Amino acid sequence: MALSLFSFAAQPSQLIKSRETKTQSSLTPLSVSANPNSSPACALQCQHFDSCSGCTHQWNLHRPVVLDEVTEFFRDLGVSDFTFDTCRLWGWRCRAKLAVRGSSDKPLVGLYEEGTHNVRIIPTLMLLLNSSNKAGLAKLDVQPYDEDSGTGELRYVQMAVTLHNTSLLGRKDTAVGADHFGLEFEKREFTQFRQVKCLSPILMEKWWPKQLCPSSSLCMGQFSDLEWRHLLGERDFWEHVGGIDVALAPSSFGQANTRAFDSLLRKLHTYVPYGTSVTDLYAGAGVIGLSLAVARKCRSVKCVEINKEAKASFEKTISRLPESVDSSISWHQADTSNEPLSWLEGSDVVVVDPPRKGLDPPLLDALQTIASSERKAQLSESSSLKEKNEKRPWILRAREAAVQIESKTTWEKSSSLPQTLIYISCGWESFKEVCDCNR
Ligand SMILES: C[S@@+](CC[C@H](N)C(=O)[O-])C[C@H]1O[C@@H](n2cnc3c(N)ncnc32)[C@H](O)[C@@H]1O
Repeated sequence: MALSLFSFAAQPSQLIKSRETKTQSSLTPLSVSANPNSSPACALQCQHFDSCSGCTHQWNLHRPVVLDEVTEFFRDLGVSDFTFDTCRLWGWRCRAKLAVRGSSDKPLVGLYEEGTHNVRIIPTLMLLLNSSNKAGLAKLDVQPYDEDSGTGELRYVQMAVTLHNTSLLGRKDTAVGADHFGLEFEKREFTQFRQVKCLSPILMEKWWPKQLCPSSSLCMGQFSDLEWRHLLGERDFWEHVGGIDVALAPSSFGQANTRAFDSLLRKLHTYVPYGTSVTDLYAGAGVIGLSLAVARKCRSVKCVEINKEAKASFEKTISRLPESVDSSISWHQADTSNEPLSWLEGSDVVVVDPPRKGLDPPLLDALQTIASSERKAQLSESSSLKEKNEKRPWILRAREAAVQIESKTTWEKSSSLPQTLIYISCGWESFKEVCDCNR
């Protein structure tokens, strides 16, 4: 994840901050070579590195090779205070989606080999998911999916673990013992995560006795009808990031590096003025927008996400927001590339968190248009006309599927356009392209 912040009044050369928090780069593959000078503290030291396709580099995790390019890029843009933060170098993954192949008595669970659909098994996971284990897949009596014949049911399992036990039952106990449990948890996690890059909740429960570990865990399976169903662990699965409890369903997007995401959210808060209106595009279950609603007492927060499955998690999350929140909050199932200006109108700040491929071209166009100040008056005029007589079917559909919570205070409707863009990027190449086309 990289966080960048633009002011619409500014050219990209005045981009003020950028930050890289991802240690496992999603960018050009990093060359992996044995480096005898690399400090062991910055090396992965994973016994599965050679056979597993999950990690791309194992040395100098504190300084990925792409960092030099990134530093130079921002220097050329005139960014003088670029910072780089790795958070935890390994042992950060809290969520993993693994392919399931093979047969029910001999399932293969693991990651695809690069560029193929051959499953590269992760031995430690196999031990726990195979038929000899009581919690194994065989006990669940499901047939792994076979791509060639199109038979079988179970395509993927998704395993997730929370770093906070936020289930309402027993929550008080966790809070009372938080320091003690927290320390114990960190220590144990450090040792165990080094040995397996991808973790399983079953591993968690087996290795970390419940009384020492305040986390809860979940395993869901994706079946041939593409529905996610609960297999093992806690059904009601929560995390605590950016100052709020968030519900996490496997069918909607969830950040894999919980600590880095929390750190990013806390940084992001500082760029959003109190009481502003925020549009959160590519919002998933709305975690960014909702954490801003609480931390920055936003007047309004509008979340836009294409995946309808994220709605349930959004609704659960708002059920746990503090009662003091006085913000008009909404979640819309919509494609941001359809008339993106309609989502931007009335906001002071827009947050975008697109997939790796970057911003959809119509949204990029809209953001560029907003940046050209002479068009602003024209745009607000046309928007107020449309608002009176809205007929566009995708907007009407998105309104129907929306979740809307009104604020207790009645605010005057604003037709302002955003002054600030916060771009969270997991795709360095696409982010660079956006900056380049604005130079
Ligand atoms: C990197 S995730 C970010 C999710 C969320 N901001 C979070 O941190 O949990 C990108 C999200 O964009 C959504 N998405 C992809 N294309 C979209 C589009 N054209 N319109 C709206 N949402 C889209 C995906 O479904 C996914 O939930």
